[in-house]
Amino acid sequence: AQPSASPPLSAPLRDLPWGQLNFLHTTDTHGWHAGHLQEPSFSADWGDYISFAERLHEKADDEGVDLLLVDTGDRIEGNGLYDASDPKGKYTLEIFGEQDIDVICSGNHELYKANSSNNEYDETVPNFLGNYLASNLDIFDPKTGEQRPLAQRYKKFTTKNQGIRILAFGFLYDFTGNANNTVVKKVEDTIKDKWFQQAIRDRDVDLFLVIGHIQLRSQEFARIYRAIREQQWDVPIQFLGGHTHIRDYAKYDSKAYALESGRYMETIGFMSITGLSTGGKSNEAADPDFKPSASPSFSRRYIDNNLFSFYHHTSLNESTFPTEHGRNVSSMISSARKKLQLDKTYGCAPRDYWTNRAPYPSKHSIFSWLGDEVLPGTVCDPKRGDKPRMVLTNTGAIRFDIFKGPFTVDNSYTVSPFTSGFRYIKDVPFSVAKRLLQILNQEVPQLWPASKSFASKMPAQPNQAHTSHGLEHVYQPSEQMRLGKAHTYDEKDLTPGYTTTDDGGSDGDDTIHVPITFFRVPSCLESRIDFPPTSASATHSSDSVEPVLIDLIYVDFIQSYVLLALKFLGTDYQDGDTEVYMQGRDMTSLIAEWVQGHWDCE
Ligand SMILES: Nc1ccn([C@@H]2O[C@H](COP(=O)(O)O)[C@@H](O)[C@H]2O)c(=O)n1
Ligand SMILES: [Zn+2]
Ligand SMILES: [Zn+2]
Repeated sequence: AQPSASPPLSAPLRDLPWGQLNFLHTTDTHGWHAGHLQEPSFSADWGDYISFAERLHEKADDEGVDLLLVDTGDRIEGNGLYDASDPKGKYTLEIFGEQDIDVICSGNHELYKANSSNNEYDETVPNFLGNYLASNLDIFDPKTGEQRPLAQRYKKFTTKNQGIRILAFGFLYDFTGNANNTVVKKVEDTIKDKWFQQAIRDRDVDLFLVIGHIQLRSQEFARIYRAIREQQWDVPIQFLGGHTHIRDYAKYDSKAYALESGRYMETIGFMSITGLSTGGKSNEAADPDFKPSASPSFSRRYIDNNLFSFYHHTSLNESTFPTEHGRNVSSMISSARKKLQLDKTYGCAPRDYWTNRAPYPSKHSIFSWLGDEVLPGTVCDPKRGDKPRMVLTNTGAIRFDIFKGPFTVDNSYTVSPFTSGFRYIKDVPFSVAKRLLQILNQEVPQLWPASKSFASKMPAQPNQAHTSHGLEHVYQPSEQMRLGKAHTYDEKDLTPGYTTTDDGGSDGDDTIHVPITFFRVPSCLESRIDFPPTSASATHSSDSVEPVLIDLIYVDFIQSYVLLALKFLGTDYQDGDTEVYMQGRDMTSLIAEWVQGHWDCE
């Protein structure tokens, strides 16, 4: 990280619970490899993570234990570092590839577009050859057109120091939104495949490692778990998952545990196991009394991604911590950011706007801002003029918060990276259109933003007032940190942050924080624009009369759901009734345009 993003916090930390076998886990990094420039808690970049992994490897080797790195996908889409380049990923593929990852798989985001799955096939898989696993994922080779596994289905290897024999798989959940150049085989079908059934019958295994872009409390992981347990009732299993963007740890049985490590480079997951058999390098030979424990112990830690945590866990400091490799990767990141002009400012936000830290609707809700200000101010296709119109968007299209202050090119992508355009159906009876939102919001989980699952883990507090969580405290490096002074633990000095409760209890986070309040948001929102006013003085859509017909506009990502809901309401609109609205525009560009026109920096 650049000096300005140096460790900001002096918070009490829980140590890493080292074991015989240890993991560092990343997931859903979504292009945030520069770290969070506006949040010191998460300000370490991918170069710092490389230094961290190298330092922990040194430590592991000194102790004679093993350390493995895992990434479970969704590495792309969500940050200017990936999305602002042409082609997308021009810099991040190489930056990401600098980390030495032992087991890696694909997420759904790598597959939405043919271009990005081809990047996986042509660059990321060869870069991590032997370590990239695609247990249920095929691709049509872009050169030959032949259907092939994206990468090998599984791998078996023996750890360097302890000689633990590991059989690893790499799955993706039953994703259906992929472009037509890839094939995702359902997990329930894949586990019936001969290769899988043979693999799980291998008796010379000390640990099954199942990584997946899959949430921990899912049917998919449950099926894989049961399939393995049907053959091997006793062999320890470690699951490492992702996709729901949360910190989570689940116990499947006394020898099978699962970890999920958050999102957006906020969290580096640490997992350890002790008491495994070591058939690959027999400890029994070295120590005739050695016995694997009847019940190995599993332990987890969620590391806040900042240098303060990294220094603590390596017992190093600003001068001794960085490795040359890590420093070089940090330089690659800052040079890419400069070339992409990610710090260019479109305007200055007058306050914070939250996805889940404020109720919707409210003054601080990013969704209220979008529906009440941005969409009415930008959604107008000259070919339809000022016809009354209704815009529908999924809230999942908005991925991150806006902080008070400069709003940059980078922020336009962190808020909404997707290139989904807008489509519309002309002249839809308003009597039908006005009922759509309620139907869409009832139960369409595919539309949920990942953060919805995140919020759903929190106690539901739909009516709770927006709690003050001392954000200035998070954003401003404390005086003590800038001066590098030691800090004594005192509850009133705790900063707001993740306070995770999982199957292991509530001691998983490395940094002890005061909790943040999260709120549920609906799946979709609507914005009504240019409705006929009731009187000349009316300025709000709530002061309008109902039009008979409207243009129904929506982000194309939700078209199938909108058509389904229209069918449910007794109409018969088909794909052919829809047309492009505002050719070439997407949410990213609308937001950038609106900010430029409305948010001055004094
Ligand atoms: N073009 C797109 C693609 C995705 N979304 C939203 O993202 C969600 C999936 O993201 P994960 O990181 O959780 O895999 C999806 O459910 C949509 O909410 C989108 O809006 N537009
Ligand atoms: Zn994700
Ligand atoms: Zn995902």
